[in-house]
Parts: sequence; C-alpha cells; structure tokens
Amino acid sequence: MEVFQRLEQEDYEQVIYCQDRASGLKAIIVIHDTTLGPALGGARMWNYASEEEALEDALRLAKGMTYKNAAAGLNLGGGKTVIIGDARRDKNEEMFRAYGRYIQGLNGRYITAEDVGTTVEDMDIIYQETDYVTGVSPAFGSSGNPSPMTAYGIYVGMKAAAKEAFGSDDLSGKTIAVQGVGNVAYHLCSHLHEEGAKLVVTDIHQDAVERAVQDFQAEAVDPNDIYDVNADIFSPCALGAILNDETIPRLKAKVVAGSANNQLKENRHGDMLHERGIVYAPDYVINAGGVINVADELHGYNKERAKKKVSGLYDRMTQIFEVAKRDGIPTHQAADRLAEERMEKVKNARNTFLQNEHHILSRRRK
Ligand SMILES: NC(=O)C1=CN([C@@H]2O[C@H](COP(=O)(O)OP(=O)(O)OC[C@H]3O[C@@H](n4cnc5c(N)ncnc54)[C@H](O)[C@@H]3O)[C@@H](O)[C@H]2O)C=CC1
Ligand SMILES: CC(C)CC(=O)C(=O)O
Repeated sequence: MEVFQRLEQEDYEQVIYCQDRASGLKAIIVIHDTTLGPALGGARMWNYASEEEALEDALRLAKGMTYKNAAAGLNLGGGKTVIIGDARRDKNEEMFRAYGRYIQGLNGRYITAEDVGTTVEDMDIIYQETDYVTGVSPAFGSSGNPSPMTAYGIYVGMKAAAKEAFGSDDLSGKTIAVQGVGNVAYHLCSHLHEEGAKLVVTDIHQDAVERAVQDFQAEAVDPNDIYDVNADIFSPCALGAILNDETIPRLKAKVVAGSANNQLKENRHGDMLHERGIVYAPDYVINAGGVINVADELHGYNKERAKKKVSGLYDRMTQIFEVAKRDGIPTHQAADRLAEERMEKVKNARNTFLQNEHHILSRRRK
C-alpha cells in the first residue's frame, strides 16, 4: 500500500524519517493525533527485518498512544518513535543526541520517553539536546525509569480483571503465565510473587528467565510453550500481535492482562477472546502506568501523585468491563469507545477561539 494511503486510512498527522550517517541513526517518528495535546510516546529500538516492518510498527504504536493517553485522562496526543538497530549492539551517544535534535526541531509536537530497547541513560543523552523528553534521571528532577509504575498499573488492572473473571481480586494461589520478563514484567512478577501467585515465565533471553526463576521461584518454559500453560491468567509482556488465530485457541487462561502494546494482531482477535469468555484487559488501558508517570513530569514530578493516579487503573478497568457488559460488546471495543468519546468531547469544548503566540493578532503586536 502507498504510504499516504496508509496514513489516510487511520488519519495519521505526520511521519518524520530521521537519518544521521555519522552516528548510524535511522529513526521514524510518527505523530498520530494531537487533538488532546502534544503527542507523547516512547522510542523503541529494535532490529527490524525491513523498513516496512519498522514503519508499520511505528504507526501501530503511535495510534495506540493516542488511545492510551485519551483513555488515561491525559491531555496528550499519540506518537511514537522506532529506531532501527540492535539495542544490545548498535547504540552510541551521538545517535541519541542526533535523535534529540530531531525532536527539538518538532518544537513540542512530540515528546519522547523509554520503550523496548531504550533506557533512562539514553533519555539523559537526549535531554542534552531537547526539553521534549521524559523518563529522564531523577537527578534532573524527572521521574526516571517508567517500568516500575507500568508494572504497578498492570498489577492493579490484573486484580480488577481477576475480580471480573473469578469474583475475587485476590491473586494468591493463582497461576500466572508471563511472556517476556524484561523491565516491566520483572517488577510485575515481584508484586505477584509477594501476593502469593505461582509464576510460569518465558523469555528469549536466558539471563532474564534465570533472574525470575531465582528471585520469584518461577517455573521456566520455552517461548513457544507459554500459550499452552495451564494458567488462570496469561500476561503478555513482550511484543505485539501475539493474540492471533494461532495462539488464542491454545490459551487455557480465563484472563489476559499484560503490558505489551498492540497485543491483538487484528481487532477481530478481541472478538475471538470475548466469544471464548476470556476477560481481556485492553492493553493500552492496563499499561498506561508508565505514561501517566512520565506525564506527571510535565507538572513537576510528584511520585505520590503519579502513583495515586496509576492506582486508578483498577477503577478504569472495572468501568470498561461494565460498559462492555452494558452494551454487549468486547472489552477492546468498550475501551475504544471511551477513548474516542473523550477526544470528541474535548475537541468540542475547545472549539472557541483563543489567541495564541502563533495567531496573526499576536504576531502583529510584536
Ligand atoms: N516500559 C514501560 O514502561 C512500558 C512498556 N510497555 C510495553 O510492554 C512491553 C515490555 O516492555 P519492557 O519491559 O519495557 O521491555 P523489555 O525489552 O525490557 O522486555 C521485553 C522482554 O520480552 C522479551 N521477549 C521479546 N520477544 C519475546 C518472545 N517472542 N517470547 C518471549 N520473550 C520475548 C525480551 O527478551 C525482553 O526481555 C513492550 O511491548 C512495551 O512496549 C507498555 C507501556 C509502558
Ligand atoms: C513507556 C511509556 C513512558 C510511554 C510509551 O511509549 C508507552 O506507554 O508505550
């Protein structure tokens, strides 16, 4: 498909290709929608098989951020970056400084943060070139690594989903299959272990698996076997599109609740989960803890305030389950409805003219 045709299909605002030969930077910044405010979303560094795959990932992730930020009640739009490369091999300081300068050039339309493959240290480098970066080190007055707060949000959202499926939000004694035990899932496992859940984990990196086995007495399985585990809850915490025609029929769990972005390969896979009576916690709602945390930096970071807001994901999930039941729709549709309604209402409320620095009246006074 032609790129403009693809952008028009889901009404993307802007795509920026960034290239810097000296550092090896090849990045794609996608701004999906800025109805609610500047686009905020992380930068993912991944060794994509092709440029098409990288663009498609950036597009899907950026749109997900529009819905995530809207559903979380943030005054932020949706955007995301993908940096093409192997995060364990190809990073250098110049790359992130070059990336920071591209962000600065967008003059606040896009604000970056961490995602898979990028770290607080990378954000600190970007911060040398632009203010439009969050998840910077606490030493700079920022919020640092968003993963623990994302994990906490998944934990409370998972409890709400358990209440919906099992009639109780107590996770002790529940078997939880966790796919990917990286930054978010490690902290999630810690909460779950503390509550007395039994953990079954997998990862493509053996060191990550070993850490979870050692620290939380988790059982390890092969990456391909995680879908077949006899679990109460399946928690996808790696990459997207893992809920699909091949995997859904294999799931034994009654709940799907994890941190991965874009878990449904296609929307119809949300319908498939619904038809099988599986309670699906919509990914962009349950995994909003990180963005809620970094967005708090924009007001001057306060950890207690941010955590209180993240705790609210329990009620937000419950609200989604209620809407889904009331309207007889799958949960992913209920989440979309809430996010779209908020965007529409805010858009209408902001229809009246307000002068700003770019308006001709302001320019004429100078
Ligand atoms: N870090 C954050 O605060 C947030 C992260 N997310 C999403 O949560 C997911 C995890 O993020 P992080 O923990 O930050 O990333 P991470 O890179 O630290 O962890 C992901 C883990 O998944 C593993 N993995 C990749 N493919 C796999 C596969 N096929 N099978 C098993 N394991 C596999 C990786 O080896 C890695 O250990 C991503 O989808 C991310 O976009 C969403 C919201 C916020
Ligand atoms: C990692 C977050 C701070 C933002 C983001 O990109 C996300 O929630 O996916």
